[in-house]
Amino acid sequence: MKNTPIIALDFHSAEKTFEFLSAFDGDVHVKVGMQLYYKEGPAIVSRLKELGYDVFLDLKLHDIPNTVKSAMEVLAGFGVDLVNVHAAGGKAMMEAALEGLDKGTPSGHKRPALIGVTQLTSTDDRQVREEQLINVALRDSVLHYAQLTKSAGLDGVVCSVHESAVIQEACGTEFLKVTPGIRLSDGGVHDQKRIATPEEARLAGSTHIVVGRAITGAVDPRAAYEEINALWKGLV
Ligand SMILES: O=C(O)c1cc(=O)[nH]c(=O)n1[C@@H]1O[C@H](COP(=O)(O)O)[C@@H](O)[C@H]1O
Repeated sequence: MKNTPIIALDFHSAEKTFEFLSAFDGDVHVKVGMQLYYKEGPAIVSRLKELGYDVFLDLKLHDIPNTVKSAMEVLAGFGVDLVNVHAAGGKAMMEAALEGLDKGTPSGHKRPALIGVTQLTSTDDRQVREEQLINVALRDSVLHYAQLTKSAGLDGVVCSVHESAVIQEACGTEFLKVTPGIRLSDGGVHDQKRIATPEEARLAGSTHIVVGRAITGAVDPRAAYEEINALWKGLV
């Protein structure tokens, strides 16, 4: 799996998506989230794979173990590179997700990597305390979910850049730290709470960055991508 920035294709149609991608060669890593998947279904995923894109299918499954296992068995057949579940679904659910993926991956193919979402990057300390009634700091809650995810045998987590270093220390460099909430220093925050720049992500030990609006909302998305990629790789 490439470690170039993962572009979040948060568009409402295949038409908009391919219009956007026409400015790029096929050598980028893309994310299909709920909006695009619910609109276009598995066909959009197959099309992107046929065109050679690395695909993160971000559906954040969270249900009883049996349901998640069956759903993952289906998703494994799509040939995507990366899928996710909510770590809050628990260890048994994450183990079931992995079992489903193993079962559904066609023989001779590589199983998609599986990561657990810890605390969404739109969450802050107050929400953890007052809405989730979790009596530890957000950072400790994220670390706890990362360790739970690792103990279930998953390949890594989704977290913010602010937790990448502590997760690297606890779970190792191989454990994926996929970090959304990426903004350029002069960019808008939108609905995100735990944001960071591409350089901060690199220095903190993130293994991947996920970038949506800083690229898709830019006047020149290709130039924004190149700038973010260069900052992420430490080339500027
Ligand atoms: O799993 C994700 O990709 C995800 C997890 C998370 O904690 N925060 C988060 O923003 N995301 C996704 O990452 C993308 C971020 O988009 P921007 O805020 O526009 O860069 C969106 O597609 C979100 O669905």
